[in-house]
Amino acid sequence: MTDTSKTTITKTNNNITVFTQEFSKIIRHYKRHCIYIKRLLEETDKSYNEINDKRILAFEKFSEIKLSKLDREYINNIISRPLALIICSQTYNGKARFLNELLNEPLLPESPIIQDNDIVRTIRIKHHPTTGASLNISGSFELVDTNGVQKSLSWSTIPRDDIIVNDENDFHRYRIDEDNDQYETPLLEIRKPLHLLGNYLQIIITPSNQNLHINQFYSQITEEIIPIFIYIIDQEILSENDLEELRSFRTFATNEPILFIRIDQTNSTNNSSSNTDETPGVQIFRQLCELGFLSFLTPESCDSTSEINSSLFQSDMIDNGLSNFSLFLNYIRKHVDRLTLRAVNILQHSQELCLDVFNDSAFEMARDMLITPKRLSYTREKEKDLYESLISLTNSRQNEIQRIIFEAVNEIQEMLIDQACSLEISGIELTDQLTVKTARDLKKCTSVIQDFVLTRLNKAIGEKLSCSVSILHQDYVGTLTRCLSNLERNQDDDEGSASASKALQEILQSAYQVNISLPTNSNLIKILINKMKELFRTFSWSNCPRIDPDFKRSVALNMLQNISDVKLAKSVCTQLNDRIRMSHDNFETLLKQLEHRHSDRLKSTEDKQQRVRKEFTPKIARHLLESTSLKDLIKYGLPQQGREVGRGQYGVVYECDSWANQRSCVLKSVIPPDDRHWNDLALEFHYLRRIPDHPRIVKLIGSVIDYSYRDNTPVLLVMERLTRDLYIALKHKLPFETRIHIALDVIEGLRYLHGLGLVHRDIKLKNVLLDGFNRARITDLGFCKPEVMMSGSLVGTPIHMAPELFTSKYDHTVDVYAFGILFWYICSNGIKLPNNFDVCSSKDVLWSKVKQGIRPERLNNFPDECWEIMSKCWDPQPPQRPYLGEVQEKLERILSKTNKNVLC
Ligand SMILES: Nc1ncnc2c1ncn2[C@@H]1O[C@H](COP(=O)(O)OP(=O)(O)OP(=O)(O)O)[C@@H](O)[C@H]1O
Repeated sequence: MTDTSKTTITKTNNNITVFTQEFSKIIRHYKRHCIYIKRLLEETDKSYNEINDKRILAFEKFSEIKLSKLDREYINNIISRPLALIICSQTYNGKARFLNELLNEPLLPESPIIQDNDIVRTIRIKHHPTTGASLNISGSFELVDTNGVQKSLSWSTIPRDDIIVNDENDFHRYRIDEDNDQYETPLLEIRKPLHLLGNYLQIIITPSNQNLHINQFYSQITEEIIPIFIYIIDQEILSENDLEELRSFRTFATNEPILFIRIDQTNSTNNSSSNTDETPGVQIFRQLCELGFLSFLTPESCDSTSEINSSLFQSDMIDNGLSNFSLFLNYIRKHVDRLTLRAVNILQHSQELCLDVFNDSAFEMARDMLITPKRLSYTREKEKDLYESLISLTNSRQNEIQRIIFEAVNEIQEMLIDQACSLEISGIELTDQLTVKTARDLKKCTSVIQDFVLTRLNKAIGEKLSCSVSILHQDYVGTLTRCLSNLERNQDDDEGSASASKALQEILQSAYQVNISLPTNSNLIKILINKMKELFRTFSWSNCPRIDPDFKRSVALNMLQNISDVKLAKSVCTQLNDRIRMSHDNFETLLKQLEHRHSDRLKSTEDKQQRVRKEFTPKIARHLLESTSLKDLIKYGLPQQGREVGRGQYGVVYECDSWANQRSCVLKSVIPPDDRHWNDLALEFHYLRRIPDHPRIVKLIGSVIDYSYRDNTPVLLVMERLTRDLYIALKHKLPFETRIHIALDVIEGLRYLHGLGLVHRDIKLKNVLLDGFNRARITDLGFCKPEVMMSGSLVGTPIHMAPELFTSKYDHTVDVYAFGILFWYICSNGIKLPNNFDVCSSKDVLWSKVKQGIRPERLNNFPDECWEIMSKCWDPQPPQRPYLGEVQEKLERILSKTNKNVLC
């Protein structure tokens, strides 16, 4: 049940004005929140459209962040439809009594004018400057002049005849469900000046005793409004009919909560059918728990982690509702807040997702820009190695190839000659003595035997050569192919370039698979045959030889004996060389094309990355700041500004006693002067909010944008309150041990941030805050960003800025540098500038000195270990700076040494 701790507003007393004011305030706030939501939706949509138009994200990624149809519908309904209190009850009189009490006027006739079994039509009540009434069927107005309403506009209570359905005679009945014999009767719409309702709220009184299924009624009335269901209980117990109606409500309006209001019974006759000893309120509470509307558990014990889940909209019950309207107001406030919170949650969720997608894609783009050039140069290098190895192989191994040819000839010689002896020569006419008749035939016989021998020979030589080079190329081709296919994948959807990469792979394969294709390579065979033929041109024949096995043997033998291994080897090598060279040239041309394409693509990737980082991330972060702040405003209202605590460059910090259930906070009020500052603030807020709580980082409690100012809208960041900053603490001096503890705390906080991929970029005395025990926390994450999102801008506080910050290329080690300077102050136990910096007349002089290697001087009281830490931290070379883990270990050693000394 609703808590009763709030101040009670009793409607029967003279504080009706307070009630009206409170009620109107709730509705006004709700409406204002709806207007903010509308603006936020429009702005988010505008940014999303730009992201889509400029193809900043791939289609699938964009679909992920877009609002779903259902979510959009929900938000659109919230921002465009009026609220309506839907008043239901066990009896007509229950509704009438509640409404009259709520409006503080007898608008609806009560018992005995209306009897419990009268059929009463649906009544809609709206605020309007002039009084009027009409009958209305499913949204279409139908002015009816039959009954009293139109005739006497001066009534204060609606005449009985106008709200009663004269069953048989009511010609405005429409059958809406043939099967269940259900009718829709015209709704009575009452318009009159009702300031309690204003323009954004209406009241609908549900019909009584009509054969209208609640489901049917629900879908008719909820089409144009946002409903708030109120169920008046004016009997001792819920009857079977009531239970049935509520059960069916539960099944079709699963997520709609109901506020049950128990009021005194109209007639005091005890009509309870129950025979338990429980008081009526308890019985009804039990019945509602059984129906699933209420729970024996306290609301706090229910899971309330996801506000997006509308099933968490809880029903509630108020006892004695007519005498305690403050509980009613509380419920309405909570209910409308949940409605708007859900809408803001939807937007916030989508914006957060969008920023996550941006972060991932910025990371992917950075990786692509780093790796692709490396892949290209690797490909170039490896192909060059392969090319050179193969060329040198073919040159240096001419002897080996010669030996291979020699071996191949020897190995197959005998078998080849035997096969040649039995070779059938077709298409030649021989004499009885097996001699040829013409010189042409003799030539043909010789040629057939020669071709036979050559083909076999080539095959044997090819196979041997193939084995000799395959080992070499396998290693290279595999890696190169993988590298190329990666390059090809990076070509995105650019068809032309993808096929170039494919062509490149093909060239690579064919160039270095020359040995494999050798046996079937027609060019090479032809050359070998011609070579052979040349060798055989000197061969002379005796007159008309017999084309018998001896002849065939001698032709084959002669051929084999006259083969010159040297010449053949030379020819093979030349062929291989030519082919490899040609493929290499092709490869180079295509690789150049590929490089060009990649360089164009990477340029556009870089543009995209810049836009994501500099334009769209801040834009969406700003929408997100607005939705998160709106959520906090709805939930906790505006924080109360207390005494001023301090001032920074960008805002004033005030005390704030409590806000969002947190005691002791500070309120940093920042008025961003322009879009750039707005964006910076939004980004700070975004990254800060995502950092899980850590004892070494100042906790951000929430934020609110105070829209009550027309221009110069202040953004109020609410944070936990600490005691003082390190600047003030050192001004008043601290013991050595405390200071080392503080240094360790800062290191711990920095390690935590770096572990999350974030760089703080503004470590300085004023950004280290101390609690009552002098334990430190890092604050002011205004420049804190993920490394991939940093665009190399020059940020920070001059004396703490590492020299590479001026080169636009830097990383998390700028925080190590800044810690070095901070540690100098910690060791100096004061706030006086190092002399070496103090002598600089301006920021520019200081920076130029820092670039030349000037650093703070060593003071007399610096122990060696401490000096060593700071000197290493501010090393001009970022990679030379120590890991923070090492610094931590060293500080811990210093601390334990100090403790021992103290003990001694
Ligand atoms: N959470 C806090 N608790 C207590 N005091 C705080 C807190 N945050 C800030 N302060 C005080 O308010 C002062 C101003 O803080 P703010 O963050 O606005 O500026 P800054 O860090 O000094 O300078 P800058 O504007 O350059 O970041 C701080 O120096 C500190 O003394």
